[in-house]
Amino acid sequence: MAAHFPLLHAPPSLSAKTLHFYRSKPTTPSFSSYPKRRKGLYGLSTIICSSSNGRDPNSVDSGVKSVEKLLEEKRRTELSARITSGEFTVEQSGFPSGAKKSLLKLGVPSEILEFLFSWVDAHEDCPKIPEAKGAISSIRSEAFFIPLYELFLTYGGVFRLNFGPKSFLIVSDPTIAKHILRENSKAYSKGILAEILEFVMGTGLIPADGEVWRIRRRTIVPALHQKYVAAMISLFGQATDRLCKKLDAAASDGEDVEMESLFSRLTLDIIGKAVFNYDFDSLTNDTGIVEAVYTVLREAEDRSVSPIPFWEIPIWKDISPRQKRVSAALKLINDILDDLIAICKRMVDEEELQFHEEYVNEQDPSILHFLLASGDDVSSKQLRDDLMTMLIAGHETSAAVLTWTFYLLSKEPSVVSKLQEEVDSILGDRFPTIEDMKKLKYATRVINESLRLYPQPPVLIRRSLENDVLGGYPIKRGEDIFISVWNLHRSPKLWDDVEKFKPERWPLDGPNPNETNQNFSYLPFGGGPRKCVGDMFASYETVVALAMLVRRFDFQIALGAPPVEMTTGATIHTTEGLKMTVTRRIKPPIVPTLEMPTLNADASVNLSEGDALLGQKGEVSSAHS
Ligand code: HEM
Repeated sequence: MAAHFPLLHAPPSLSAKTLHFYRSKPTTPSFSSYPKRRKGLYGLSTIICSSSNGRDPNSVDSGVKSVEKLLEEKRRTELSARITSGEFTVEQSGFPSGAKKSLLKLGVPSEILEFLFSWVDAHEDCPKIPEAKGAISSIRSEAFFIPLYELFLTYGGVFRLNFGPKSFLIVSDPTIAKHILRENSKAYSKGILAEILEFVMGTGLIPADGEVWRIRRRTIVPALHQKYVAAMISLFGQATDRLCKKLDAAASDGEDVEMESLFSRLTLDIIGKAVFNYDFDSLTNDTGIVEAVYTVLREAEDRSVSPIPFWEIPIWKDISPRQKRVSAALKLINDILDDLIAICKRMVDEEELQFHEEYVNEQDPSILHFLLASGDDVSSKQLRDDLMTMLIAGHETSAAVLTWTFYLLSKEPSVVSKLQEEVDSILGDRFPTIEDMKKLKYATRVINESLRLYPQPPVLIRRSLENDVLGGYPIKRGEDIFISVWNLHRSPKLWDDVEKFKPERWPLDGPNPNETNQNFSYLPFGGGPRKCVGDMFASYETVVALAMLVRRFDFQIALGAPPVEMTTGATIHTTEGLKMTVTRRIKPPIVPTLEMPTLNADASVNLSEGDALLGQKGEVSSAHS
């Protein structure tokens, strides 16, 4: 999902028209199985965890690792050889490329051909973008961004991928990504992504384009001001504490836990409170509303990868039981949002508080409250679209980041030791505060590095609104483009030891890595005017959860757990969950009962340092211009 959603950030309908032959049609998993996935539409890529439970990393683990490495290398070599042989290369019609292919087939080394034909190519009227074709039958079982990576290694930073009548430009070059996302961003829209997400997000900030996007962005960004984000730290702490209590019970009972599903519930509880002051309490209950949210989320994901846009068939939604369930779920959520908007309007009417730039209502510090208090003159439908967008954008992404962080940590005990040492010395047994965010430097680097290896979403989607030139190649209006963040973050040209989980690659005393200081080689939150509005929120949220969890528990992959494999949904999911054994490190701390929401943000705290640590807001202000 190239979106928060594959969509969000999700690869759009790599549908029948596009990548449909990668996989068969999906089925919607039942809520009870959420978030366990079928081996996804785009298939899966196997990252097998050690089943040694990580208990003896030096023996079994290292043996498994080297076997995995050998298999992976063998697979890579075979695939690269096939790609290089031209199996995936589209025949160019002109003489030079035809002759080049024939000579290649006769065994003339490609280096010699490149040299001989560089002169001819230079005199062709306009350069032709490298092309690959989509009959990638033998690698159809992979998560879709994996074959894109192999093709990138052969075809370079920009190439065209053809699927029958449909084609996509795949961009994996930082300069071209910067051009599309920042320098010429006005010439690109969200394209397929907007079409797929329309049913759930309407004209919310993620799918919106043009004037609607400009106005809504200008209204929403101020709501995530520094005092608001600081106030959220206590919410993150309280929600994580609820998760700790669950884990504590599991540790006492000796039960293994499925962490992906728990992280999904943790971040749902947080985002509901943070965006519209609603307590889903999904860590404790499976209420109808929680089920409705997951029904809608799964539908959005499935649409993004469905071979046929069945939802466009006019009577389909009236006769398909699944579509009826989706409509009912949407209605339930919309009704609740309408009620919350009405309640909040009454609160705002009654309150005396003067609205100002860093306005936060102590009883209800939500984004909704800020928007209504600011006098945002907008229809309830638009407001609902925006709230729904932020709910989805801020839920799955953070859950996926935590899931893959804990997976990575399970393979690197030395990183865990360093992390626990830092957390023990800085936090002790108390809840994190805004000041701690600046001090938890190694924890922040762990999240930075996890986002490099597992960017959420792995692909950003755009469509060109006018003719342009990308990497020297002219492209036409209406091109669908995938910017592969996965490829950028794993490019051997840009990174040493690309596959190694190494938080140390980011110096502790250096700036927090972002798209600007890494010159678009690193795009954890996108870049340009459409950069994530929740970057600082999400960074603090994941650091708080990580710190509190590793402070209290040790986590290991459960004995006999299914291998941890990737599939693409809205973000990168596991196919069968992340089953872990949790062991208590210390007794649960005695903490005072805190009223929710609690606003203990200290306005005197200067966030500018934290801002430098956690992300650059330059993009946000540029979006206002
Ligand atoms: C770790 C968690 C998160 C990650 C990795 C993430 C990542 C991203 C990325 C990569 C984009 C750019 C998409 C594009 O250019 O197509 C984006 C956009 C966006 N994100 Fe996030 N995000 C996260 C959390 C959040 C949260 C917590 C919120 C809300 C509170 C949020 C709200 C949004 C919105 C509204 C946009 C669209 C902005 C626009 O188009 O103007 N995100 N996010």
